[in-house]
Amino acid sequence: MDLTPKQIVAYLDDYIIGQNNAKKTIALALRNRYRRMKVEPVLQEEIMPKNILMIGSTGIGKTEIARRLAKMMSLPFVKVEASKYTEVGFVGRDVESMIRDLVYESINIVTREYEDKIKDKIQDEVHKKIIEILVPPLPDTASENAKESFIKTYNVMEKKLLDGSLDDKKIEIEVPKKAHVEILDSNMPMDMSSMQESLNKMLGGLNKDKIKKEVSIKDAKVLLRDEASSSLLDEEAIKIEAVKRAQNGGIIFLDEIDKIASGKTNQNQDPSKEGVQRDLLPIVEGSSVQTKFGQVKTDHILFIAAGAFHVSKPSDLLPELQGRFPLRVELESLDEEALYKILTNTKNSLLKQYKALLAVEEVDLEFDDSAIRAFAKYSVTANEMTEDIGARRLHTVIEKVIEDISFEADEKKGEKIIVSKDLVEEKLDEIVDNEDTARYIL
Ligand SMILES: Nc1ncnc2c1ncn2[C@@H]1O[C@H](COP(=O)(O)OP(=O)(O)OP(=O)(O)O)[C@@H](O)[C@H]1O
Repeated sequence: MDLTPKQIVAYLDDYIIGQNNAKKTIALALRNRYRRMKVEPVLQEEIMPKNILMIGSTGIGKTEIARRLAKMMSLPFVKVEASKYTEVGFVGRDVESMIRDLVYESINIVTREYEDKIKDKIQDEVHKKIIEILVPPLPDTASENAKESFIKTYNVMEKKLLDGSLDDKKIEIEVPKKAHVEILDSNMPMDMSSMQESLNKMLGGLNKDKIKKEVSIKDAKVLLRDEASSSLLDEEAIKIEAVKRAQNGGIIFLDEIDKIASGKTNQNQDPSKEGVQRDLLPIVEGSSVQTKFGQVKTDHILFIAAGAFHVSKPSDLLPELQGRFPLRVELESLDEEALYKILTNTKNSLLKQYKALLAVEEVDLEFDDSAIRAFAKYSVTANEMTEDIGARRLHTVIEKVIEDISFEADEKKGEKIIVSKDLVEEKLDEIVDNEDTARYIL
């Protein structure tokens, strides 16, 4: 996408407050990638991306900046905690799994785009299948009259399927026999879930048995859609495009990089940390990783490393790794004004989300400006009293104030509820008076 750095920053400004240096740096890194694609191929291979190191405490927008951009530009994005590779029991320290996860992401994005391009065709195919069940097709020997009336019925049915008037009617359809095994739980790390996914796909491929199932037409549309889409999509083309996009547009966010920094002289020294850095090095420097969808070259993937660096320093990383993250940006902590702006000046802000949720119950939720300022103030206090978790604190603070309103919302249909400063104080004063309560509740 050919957005200029200024346009990228302007887009980010709608979602993220402050952090201008970080926004600029990442906008430039992405623009440079675009520029590289326009350069003649021989030179293209020579131009390496400049990876970014973001320094700043938790919850201040580091991930959010990268994730938002990736989403807006339809680029595959993966976040991994670098420290997880040092955990005891992490078999083989398989750092390459991040590349495999990136390709999975890319496959998902590209598949959705391809599906979108042929969505009308997919819908026609689904409708055709449903109509075949409702009105069995005529034999070739049918009379002209019969054929004519069949076409009429077909068109009427298609219209009804489109407007949803048949949605509640039940039909019997054939669906693949469930070849799904839960081998691992849902809390497993992403690379494990990819493993589960590929296993399921494999089993699905082996097991082509189908069973008949009675479902509503509404559900049938969804169930048949997957089948129609996989029969119409060009899987090879998707694979090729997805690998290309991961290679040239992928972003890998390496969080908690400071936790694997292990200086030769500081108390942080730990051979397993250095081992992880050594394993990361070839991936960040550029190598080929074998994935289910083919070889992926990592040379042009953009790596964004992030960490608070409270204990260690970037200079505690292996020199080769430091050299691979030449763009350094420090992000500022969020003060009261920044937190207030996060609530009032961002698209899809938390307050808008709460308002929308309660609107479902037909409750009109309003926040006084002084109440919003109070949310920001109490968040800063709680961050100072306990642990600074940045903007994440807003969630717990607001949740505590809204809790009761939210619980009773179904009894308040049609009412307007105004959250005032008094209410915020009433709910929070007692909690912040006591450090222990604050630690557990906020
Ligand atoms: N500057 C900001 N502007 C708007 N929202 C923010 C900002 N900083 C944080 N947030 C909100 O807080 C949440 C957490 O922020 P984010 O995921 O970026 O943390 P982080 O800095 O990457 O920390 P960590 O490394 O611990 O994940 C985001 O989902 C976002 O909603």
